[in-house]
Amino acid sequence: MKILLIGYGKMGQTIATLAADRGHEIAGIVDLHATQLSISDFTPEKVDVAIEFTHPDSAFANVTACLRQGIPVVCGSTGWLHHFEEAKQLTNELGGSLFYASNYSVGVNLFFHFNEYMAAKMHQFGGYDVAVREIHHTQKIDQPSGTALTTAEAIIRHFPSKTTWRNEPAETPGELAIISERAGEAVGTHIVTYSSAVDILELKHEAHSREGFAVGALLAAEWLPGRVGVFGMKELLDL
Ligand SMILES: NC(=O)C1=CN([C@@H]2O[C@H](COP(=O)(O)OP(=O)(O)OC[C@H]3O[C@@H](n4cnc5c(N)ncnc54)[C@H](OP(=O)(O)O)[C@@H]3O)[C@@H](O)[C@H]2O)C=CC1
Ligand SMILES: O=C(O)C1=N[C@H](C(=O)O)C[C@H](O)C1
Repeated sequence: MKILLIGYGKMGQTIATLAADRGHEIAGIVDLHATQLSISDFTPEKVDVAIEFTHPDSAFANVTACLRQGIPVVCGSTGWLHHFEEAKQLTNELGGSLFYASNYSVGVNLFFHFNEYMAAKMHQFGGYDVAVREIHHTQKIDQPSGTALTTAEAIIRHFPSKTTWRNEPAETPGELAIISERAGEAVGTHIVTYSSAVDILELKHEAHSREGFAVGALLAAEWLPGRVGVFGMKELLDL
């Protein structure tokens, strides 16, 4: 498969290494400083799929540029979901292919699955309060993390006594606290904690490296070409 990499930072470089191991060719790299190329230099004749990991402020423009070029795009950038409905609409208008996940790690997607089940079950039994905590490296730009937002939104859907989230300690019982910590080179840890007067139950995912995210993004890139519409890890992993 011929891959266009958009963003050649921590994720782009990890993906490039693992793509070669899986027999793929990096047919082009578009990056703010590392190369002079732009997405408009590429067409479906030159690349099969694009993988985008850049920045919250550039992701939407990069995704729309790929869609307009007719290139299926796997996007991993977080912090741009206020534009997601527009991206979906454009994908459908153009008959394009867009894959988005706030976290491509298979382990995190299992964590998402168990998070939904756990929220519903904990609410059924009652007596517990719930909070989300995420820990990332100090270069991370967006806060809360995309993964924490996906987690919180699912808790709000399945644990009806929480109706909204707050990126600070909760001030009212209806608020779900998302606590964000930035520490050194921490790759990404997410913890959901249920506390009652008598005990604590926790669901935790801790990434040891970026390899899990990169493998998931490559699985998505291998799966997407030939499919029309907007997809995510639930469809890919059949969760
Ligand atoms: N969904 C998932 O599984 C994961 C998502 N992420 C998300 O992916 C994004 C990137 O993460 P990461 O690789 O760690 O970040 P880095 O900062 O290490 O890399 C981002 C790269 O994108 C480049 N860039 C910035 N703007 C543009 C642009 N407009 N066009 C092309 N390239 C651009 C940067 O260039 P320069 O450095 O010169 O500014 C840099 O090389 C973040 O939003 C992060 O939250 C990260 C890990 C997993
Ligand atoms: O910026 C990162 O590094 C990460 N970002 C994603 C997020 O915001 O959830 C995924 C992962 O946690 C690493």
